[in-house]
Amino acid sequence: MEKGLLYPVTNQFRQDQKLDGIWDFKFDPEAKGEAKGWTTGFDDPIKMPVPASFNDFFTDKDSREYTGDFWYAKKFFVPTYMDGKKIQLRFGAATHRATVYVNGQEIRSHEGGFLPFTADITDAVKLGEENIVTLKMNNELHRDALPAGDTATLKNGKKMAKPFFDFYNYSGLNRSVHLLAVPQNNIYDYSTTYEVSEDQATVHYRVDATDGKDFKVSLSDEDGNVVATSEGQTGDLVVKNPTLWQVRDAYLYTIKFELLDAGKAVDEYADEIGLRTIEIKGHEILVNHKSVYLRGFGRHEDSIYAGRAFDLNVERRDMNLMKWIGANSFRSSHYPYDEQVYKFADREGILITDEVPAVGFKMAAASFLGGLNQSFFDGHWIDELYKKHIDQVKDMIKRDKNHPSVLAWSLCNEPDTSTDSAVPYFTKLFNDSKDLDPEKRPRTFTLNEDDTFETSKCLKFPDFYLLNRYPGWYHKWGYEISDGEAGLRAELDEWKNSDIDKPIVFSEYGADTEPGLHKLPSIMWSEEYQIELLDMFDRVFDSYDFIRGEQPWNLADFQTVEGNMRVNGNKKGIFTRDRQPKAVAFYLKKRWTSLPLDY
Ligand SMILES: CCC[C@@H]1NC[C@@H](O)[C@H](O)[C@H]1C(=O)O
Repeated sequence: MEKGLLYPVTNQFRQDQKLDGIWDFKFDPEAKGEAKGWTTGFDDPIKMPVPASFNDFFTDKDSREYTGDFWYAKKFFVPTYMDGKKIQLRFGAATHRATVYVNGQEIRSHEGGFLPFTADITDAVKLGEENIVTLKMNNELHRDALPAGDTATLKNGKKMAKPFFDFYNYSGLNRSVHLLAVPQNNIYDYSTTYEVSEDQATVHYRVDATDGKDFKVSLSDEDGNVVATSEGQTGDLVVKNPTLWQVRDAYLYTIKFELLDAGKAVDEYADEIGLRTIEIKGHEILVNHKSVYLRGFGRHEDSIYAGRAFDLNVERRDMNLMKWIGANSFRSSHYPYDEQVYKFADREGILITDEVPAVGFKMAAASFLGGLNQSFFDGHWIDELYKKHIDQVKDMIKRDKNHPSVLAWSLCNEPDTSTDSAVPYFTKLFNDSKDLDPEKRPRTFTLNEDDTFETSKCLKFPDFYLLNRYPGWYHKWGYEISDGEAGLRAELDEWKNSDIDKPIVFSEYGADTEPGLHKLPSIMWSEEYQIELLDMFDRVFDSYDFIRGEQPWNLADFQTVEGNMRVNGNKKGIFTRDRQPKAVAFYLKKRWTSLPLDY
């Protein structure tokens, strides 16, 4: 678990320099890089862009599909003005694991390919000179790691990733690398909670520094006017006649913390926050005490060329697509996204269900991806897996807790909850995570087809339900879709007639659709069928008032492993992988824009 995960800033006390660009890269199939001295660099490097996944740049299958150890290296200069500071390297995402060396000195290792970590290199760097950072990385999949899968060894000795999940195992330095210089005594974390009413908002804050509890705190509006001040490690900032952060109508204040030593400022950290509250009341999801109906998508960080790399250009396009279609939310399926995604959503007033990469915890559903037909939670790997799982839940919440856009935490995607062995795992997970978020936002996980009202043994844990349902695609498909609708209604009637009074959000439903394939009457894979399927779901959604959200799968087509059920990836996108609309996009736009924006 990381001590602090504040997003890098430059100010009068701090320096943030990105090391993005071309790095040296080399595969290490024999895992002998250390023995060969690669910790201080290596010859015959491949010139590799960062941030980027390495996979899709190559023209040979062995390189695209490479699984095992691989290395990055980059020379960087540390200016003398950083002398006296704590000097750090911050990696936005190293997928899936990394060991960091600076000038040949091992600094630290990190497990988990979708959350940042910081390496303190103060004692390893040479000031006023060129230094070299190298990373030994590895992208193998294991049942006791997130995301879950296996790594097979083929008869030719090459390793092959066998994911228990439906997205490509893109690997590499997928997000930016920062060279940071911060004061020795520095602010490393803060949190806020809110009380809001028409004429007043109160921000309860807490701020932590490595040494000292003497702080000055201010809150400014979007015009730079200071609207409230406070002092001390904890306190309240009271705002009269506030402009609240609303769904699709965002307003961001700037909170600024100054750390004082003997009355003199020695560090400062400023960030944008939104004054809003999140609640679950009965079967309603409330933002600022007002019921919200979620319209949006499951997504992926996925694009042509750079794979899983964060790309500001793609994110700008995706945000515009979501605004165009009338969406107000998305799930960060199936892993925490780059921090800049949450900043975009903060600015656009879009709600995020933030999901940790606990995906593939279900052998049966992974069967067409190479899993086994048994209960995942009966496995011998569970104890080791849990340590990594809760560690990444802690870091996800620590990193993302101050974003107004974060609505809820999804602690797992489609786990196998239909067996008794899942219960102790989820009991521990929900107990260990209940106090991590100062705002106590709702916690949930998605329930797959097999985990229904009848069969799931873990329905007591979620604060609201995320249902992934695929009648019309994975069962009762084509002309049989009417039976699919009947089955869906039958399950929802069970929820309706039960004593459960919590919101249900449909977090996945949809049909693979080949853009340009038209058929009258429809046929599966045609654009017409995708519309018919969503129209069936919408008829059902409109029949139950406890359904408080619809998020079809997926915003865009995305890459998966190759297989006889995938046509160059998953084609359930409402938009194509290059972000152009399928016919269903216009159907959804008509439905969603007919609802008030903040409905
Ligand atoms: C029945 C499980 C559906 C599955 N749910 C998880 C997503 O990551 C997949 O892409 C989606 C699919 O197969 O389309």
